[in-house]
Amino acid sequence: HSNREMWFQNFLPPNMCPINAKANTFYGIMFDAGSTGTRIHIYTFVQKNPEKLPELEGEIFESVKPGLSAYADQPEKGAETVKRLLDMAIDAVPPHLWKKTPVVLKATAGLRLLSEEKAQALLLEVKEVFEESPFLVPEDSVSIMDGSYEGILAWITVNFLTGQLSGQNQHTVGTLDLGGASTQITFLPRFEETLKETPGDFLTSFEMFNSTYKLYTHSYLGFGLKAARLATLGALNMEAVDGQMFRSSCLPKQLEAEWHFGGVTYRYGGNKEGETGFKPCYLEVLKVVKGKLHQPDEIRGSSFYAFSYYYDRAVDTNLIDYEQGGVLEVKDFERKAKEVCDNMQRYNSASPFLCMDLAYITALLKEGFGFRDNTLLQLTKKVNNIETSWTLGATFHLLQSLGMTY
Ligand SMILES: Nc1ccn([C@@H]2O[C@H](COP(=O)(O)OP(=O)(O)O)[C@@H](O)[C@H]2O)c(=O)n1
Ligand SMILES: [Ca+2]
Repeated sequence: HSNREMWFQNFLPPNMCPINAKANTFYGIMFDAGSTGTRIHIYTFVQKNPEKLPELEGEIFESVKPGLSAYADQPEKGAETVKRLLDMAIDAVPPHLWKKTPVVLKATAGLRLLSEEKAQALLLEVKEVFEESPFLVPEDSVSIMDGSYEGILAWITVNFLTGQLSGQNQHTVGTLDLGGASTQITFLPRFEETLKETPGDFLTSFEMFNSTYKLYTHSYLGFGLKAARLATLGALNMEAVDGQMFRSSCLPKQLEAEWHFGGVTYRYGGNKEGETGFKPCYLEVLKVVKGKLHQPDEIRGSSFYAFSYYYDRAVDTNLIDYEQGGVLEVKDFERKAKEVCDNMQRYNSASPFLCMDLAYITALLKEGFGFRDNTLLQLTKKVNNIETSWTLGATFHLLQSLGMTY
């Protein structure tokens, strides 16, 4: 902000000058190109006091399905979905601020799983949409985000929104994000032991709000909920799946259906003759996670914030309220998994994958990360009406790098 504005503010208290208050508003646009959908986050900030950090005032959020990776062979059509979301920003941001409002898109696991060629073609088309818009297009405005940033930025968002990154006495909380194609775990280690026992590539130093945080973070590609379904069915990373039938004891016995993911069509069904139910299903999903993830001792007893598919499946099975969220223990997911898997006909109207999803979440938490049965999970979708997504952390980082603030 220029000296002129500061001079102006020093003379006129902002609450007596609404025009001035408006002049201190600015925006940031962040796209989340996830494996199952594309979302726009338009954040509004207000610089109330030139001496202090600007305040986050609100967020406009919209999403579309499917995600960009579903347009692997039609990159222009994929970019069209981004354009439609960007048109919302044209309405939301006052015209005189368009040129000063940065727009960025970061893609996650869906694009990481595509071939380099197809992913780049999609990103190029999106970049063109941005260039044709009236907004500020920074360098590297369209990219595939590194998995470690995905975890760190979500951690920043949650701890910022819960007030843990300001003032003394910071009690940060760890975060668990379960996407469609990848899953992230992030926390601030408290014990020297954890730092010693952790592989180097799980630790990242990150600077934000004038503090440096040495975080434990990892993104497991292929361990998102939908990728895990394919892994359980034995269909993940298969070169050709043409017409092949994939069966699982986690699915209703008589089921036979098709499923589209990442531009591929899969045929799947239940164990017509064989077993179904929690026991055989849990053994199936266990194979997907067992021995594949790093288990830091420190997390066993500490509570975590959990969102995305942890939240959605907890809502689907009435473990929490959609609006309120809630606190669960790891064993609540296991109890629900047993209930659903052993009564699949009763849950027929819900997704046929409900049993598999709950069994996988249980196995991921217990056998994957090594959480205890009574580890507490704070299920949260929004804090103060702002989405708990990595996009807010990414926007802070963006504004900081543009010298706009933070
Ligand atoms: N702003 C958002 C974005 C995604 N999600 C959830 O994230 C999950 C899908 O993950 P995703 O499409 O981002 O997949 P990844 O690319 O992260 O693997 C679903 O449970 C969505 O409801 C959310 O809760 N809020
Ligand atoms: Ca995601």
